[in-house]
Amino acid sequence: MDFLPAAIEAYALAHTSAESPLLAQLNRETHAKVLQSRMLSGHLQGRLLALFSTILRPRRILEIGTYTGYSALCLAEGLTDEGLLITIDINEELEAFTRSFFERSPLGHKIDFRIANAATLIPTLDETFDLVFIDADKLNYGLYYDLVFDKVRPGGVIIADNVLWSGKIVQTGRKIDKDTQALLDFNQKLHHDPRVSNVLLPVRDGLMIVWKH
Ligand SMILES: C[S@@+](CC[C@H](N)C(=O)[O-])C[C@H]1O[C@@H](n2cnc3c(N)ncnc32)[C@H](O)[C@@H]1O
Repeated sequence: MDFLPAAIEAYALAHTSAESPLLAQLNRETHAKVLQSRMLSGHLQGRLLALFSTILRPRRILEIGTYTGYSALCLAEGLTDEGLLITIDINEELEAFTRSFFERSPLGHKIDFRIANAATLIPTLDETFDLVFIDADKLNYGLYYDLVFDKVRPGGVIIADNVLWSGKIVQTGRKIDKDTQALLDFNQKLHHDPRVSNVLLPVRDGLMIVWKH
């Protein structure tokens, strides 16, 4: 399900800062060479992630779900001079492709790319995060939230992607699949968590933004 009429989306993109040449190349090459290119955050969402990061000026960012690195490069834009973004992906098949883009970026030295299962790696991270982006397997969104919560500083922000799941979270009259149920549970859990405030933005596939009290 597309949430916006195509003409409105095109207009929004035409009036949004352009992607850097490297991000534009990554966007193009991911679509040309990599399976499931819909997973890439893309131009509009990428600029929004860059905005959040630029406002927050994070010292530490955690990203769960690197894919080809588009969102990592956008989030890294706001890091402080000593800042670091740790990004985790379980899929080693994309490692060389993704690393080649990090290496070509002036922000590459601020990106710590780990190939691992996030559920196993996160408990070993001894860091306090200013910003977390959850964008991996939907069944584990609730687990990732619980694993990172105490590692996020008060005032820190957690963003989760795909929380509208192509509109499946409001579809009635058909069986709810496991991913959709996991996202329904996740959205409920965050919305009723007294430790945070939240806003669900219907941008692209839905971004849940949570800030910790
Ligand atoms: C939607 S894509 C990430 C897109 C990327 N953040 C972007 O915006 O361009 C989801 C990624 O999560 C990864 N993933 C799935 N399960 C994972 C796990 N248990 N631990 C780490 N990464 C996982 C997948 O391999 C995939 O690359």
